[in-house]
Amino acid sequence: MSFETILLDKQDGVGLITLNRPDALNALNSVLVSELISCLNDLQADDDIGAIVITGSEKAFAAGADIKEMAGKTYATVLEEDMFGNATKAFRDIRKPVIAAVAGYALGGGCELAMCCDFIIAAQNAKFGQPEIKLGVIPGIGGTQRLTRLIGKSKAMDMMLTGRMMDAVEAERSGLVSRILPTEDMLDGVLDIARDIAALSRPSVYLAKEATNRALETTLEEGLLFERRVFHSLFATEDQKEGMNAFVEKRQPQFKNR
Ligand SMILES: CC(C)=CC(=O)SCCNC(=O)CCNC(=O)[C@H](O)C(C)(C)COP(=O)(O)OP(=O)(O)OC[C@H]1O[C@@H](n2cnc3c(N)ncnc32)[C@H](O)[C@@H]1OP(=O)(O)O
Repeated sequence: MSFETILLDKQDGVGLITLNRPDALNALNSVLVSELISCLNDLQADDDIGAIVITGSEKAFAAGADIKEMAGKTYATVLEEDMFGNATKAFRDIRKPVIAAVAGYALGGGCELAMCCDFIIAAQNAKFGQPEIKLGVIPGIGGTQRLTRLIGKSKAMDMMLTGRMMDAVEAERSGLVSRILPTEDMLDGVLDIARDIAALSRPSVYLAKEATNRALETTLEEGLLFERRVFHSLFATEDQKEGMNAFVEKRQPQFKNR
């Protein structure tokens, strides 16, 4: 597959999606969004892939939705096309883990895209923000909901209402990103992490993701029951036997994803 705005690479069980609109700081136009969705669907369907990484350039993960493309649109057109509804649905359907590897600007839709991923690893030079308020709009790819859940209401309101940027250190302290890596080594570091995840037992990886996401969507009692039942169900897999026997026998497990 070849794309206009994205580079797709598959190696060692990892699908690497690189946003590639250097002249527009990877602004998310409709072509890029639709190519991104195609890549995600392709990687989900590919049995050789166990984890997905989304990245941009050293200057910008993505500087937001494409303002030039949006500027002339009317209420009727964005409602009719359900602008960004397709991206939200695509991420909801991805069962494989997706890691955002963020260097440079992750603003507006760029920050929202990173938050659609399962976790975010930031380069030291990363800058996050939701500046939509300065354009007379608000976030539209989940920013008000996901940022608030990740960093709490007070800081999320600060970001939404001022449109200011936060650096990588503040983002890690706030819980938006899981770790910070040196800018020049960030992508290699994330790919190492993704390769390790891709080598794990796929049923347990899928179910760990599902159970962790439940924590944001249900009551504690329901979530605990869901987790316990899923945990029990994994004892029906060959990989549970392999994983535990390998530990006892002091060797590396060979998972078969069943
Ligand atoms: C509404 C929803 C749902 C979501 C949104 O995301 S709205 C957009 C939110 N993002 C922003 O408001 C950020 C806009 N960009 C900037 O403020 C700056 O570009 C910057 C601070 C990220 C970087 O500034 P810098 O001076 O280093 O670079 P520029 O010369 O400004 O940019 C280079 C090149 O990229 C084009 N660009 C940047 N961001 C966007 C964007 N979001 N949409 C379209 N194009 C963008 C910029 O115009 C310039 O291209 P030209 O020189 O050809 O104009």
